[in-house]
Amino acid sequence: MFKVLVSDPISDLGIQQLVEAADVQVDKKTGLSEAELIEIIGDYDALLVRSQTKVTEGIMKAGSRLKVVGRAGVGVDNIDLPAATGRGIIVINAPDGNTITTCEHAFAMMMALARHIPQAYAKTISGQWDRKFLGVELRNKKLGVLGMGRIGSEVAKRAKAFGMDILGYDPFLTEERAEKLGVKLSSVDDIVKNADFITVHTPLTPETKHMISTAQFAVMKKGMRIINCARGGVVDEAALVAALDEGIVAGAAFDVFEHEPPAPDHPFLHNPKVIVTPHLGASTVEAQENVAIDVSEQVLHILRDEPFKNAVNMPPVASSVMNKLQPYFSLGEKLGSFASQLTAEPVKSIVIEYAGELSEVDTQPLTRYIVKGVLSRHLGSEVNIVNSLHLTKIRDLNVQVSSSSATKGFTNLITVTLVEQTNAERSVAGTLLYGYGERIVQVNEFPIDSAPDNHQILISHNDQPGIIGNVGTLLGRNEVNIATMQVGRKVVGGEAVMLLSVDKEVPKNVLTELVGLEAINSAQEISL
Ligand SMILES: NC(=O)c1ccc[n+]([C@@H]2O[C@H](COP(=O)([O-])OP(=O)(O)OC[C@H]3O[C@@H](n4cnc5c(N)ncnc54)[C@H](O)[C@@H]3O)[C@@H](O)[C@H]2O)c1
Ligand SMILES: O=C(O)CC[C@@H](O)C(=O)O
Repeated sequence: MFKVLVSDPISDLGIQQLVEAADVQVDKKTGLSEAELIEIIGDYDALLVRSQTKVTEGIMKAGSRLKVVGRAGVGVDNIDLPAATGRGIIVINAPDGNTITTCEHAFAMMMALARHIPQAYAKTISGQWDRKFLGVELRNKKLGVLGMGRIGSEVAKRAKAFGMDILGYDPFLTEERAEKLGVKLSSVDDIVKNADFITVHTPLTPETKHMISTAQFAVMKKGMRIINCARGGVVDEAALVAALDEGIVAGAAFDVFEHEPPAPDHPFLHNPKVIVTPHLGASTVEAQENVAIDVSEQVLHILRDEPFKNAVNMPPVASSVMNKLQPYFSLGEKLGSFASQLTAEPVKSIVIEYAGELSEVDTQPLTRYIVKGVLSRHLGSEVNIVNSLHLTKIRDLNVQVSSSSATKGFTNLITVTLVEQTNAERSVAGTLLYGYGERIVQVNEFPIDSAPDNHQILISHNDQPGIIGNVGTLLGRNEVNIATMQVGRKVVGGEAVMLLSVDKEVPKNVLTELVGLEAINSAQEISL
């Protein structure tokens, strides 16, 4: 008998198939503390959660029988994924079931914000007939949508029906797709400066954390309004409070908070211009049924050792293929991530070329790692090697894979090229050198030889004497220790690149100072 623990409020109808399964026993115990969960989890084969239960390493460590954690929803930021992977626990989610519901919540928040509905309701039921609440129409207003994935795209569709002009930004939004959705493809800057309403629909990643902060509020249209039904922290809460006080922002509607639940003295809870809901974006009967049905179905498959989908951390790779390709997985993912950090515009194609011994094996699993590396920078922890190719399809992102005999002298060579919507190409190539490990051997058209590293600086410069010394002196002065330094050029005196590995994260001001040096054209941190 398999034992399943449901530790958050999950739709009864949704988990009916689990309850009715003859080989499964379901226990519902909600509101438990971490310590209480640790005490009982050892009895269970599966754990079903929404967003309240924080599935920590401690819980998984105590879950000696735990085979699967099912998340009835999209975000898996309440589950320690590395810990689950390390313990061989499969994590699955239900990415599609609450899209419409959350989109409708964001829309409800936008309308409530535009017409002061919560404030007017509170006054009216307190016995005051106060008709001073003057709203604004949505018609002809500019709506900026940051994050045009599942939910953002649905919000855009509905906003069109309200006569709004939609400005959309997403690192994977191409001109073609934007046109299909009736959205004006814009930059974050355009949106921040021109939108009357901004709604965010991105995951919380290092890149999206505080993507709307003091600098962005400073240039916004006076009287704009902002909505966050995605994740707390995408909008900097402290900066928003200041922008509300300064009259830049006329109103904000938030379903999510940097810390949930927010403390009783959280400024949002005491500001008449802010309306809030307690993370209710996915809370409809329909969505809760959908996500619970999806996740229950997959949990049953996993418990019964049947094929399953929506795994967030589990590779479907046969062991014979795995043995051959495994040494390349980490290199492939790093090359994908490196290439994505070279791009400046939305990407329309990922072109992967395998040469040498790699051209003789089925490289599909490796392709998944490379694509994961490309997507993870913007899609965060939701991307895994099971869903990476699927995620490119739903974004009309073309993936081309080819084999080649052009090894450039290496036993194996992987080249990853990202084609931007302007047709500009950014590429990086790497090889696995037996005895020496992973090497980056080409960046764009420049040959180079460097081990991929967590903190690297890529500098584009003119090939002339003194550059290396100037860079070394500047980094030294800023206490950035150089571990390795490689330069590559095509012709003497022409354009060149320098790739340095350094011991710590490079402060932004140091990158700015580097660009100020003579003959340096650009400098960026590459973090792998
Ligand atoms: N409030 C709720 O209850 C609730 C319910 C469901 C989903 N969510 C959250 O909503 C968010 C969106 O969900 P989804 O299903 O649409 O996800 P999705 O993966 O389909 O879309 C997210 C999009 O954000 C884009 N993105 C990443 N970094 C970006 C950046 N720097 N700038 C602009 N765009 C960027 C990605 O490319 C992607 O297309 C997630 O954070 C999810 O957890 C909240
Ligand atoms: O479970 C919930 O209610 C929240 C769901 C939502 O945040 C998600 O990411 O799917």
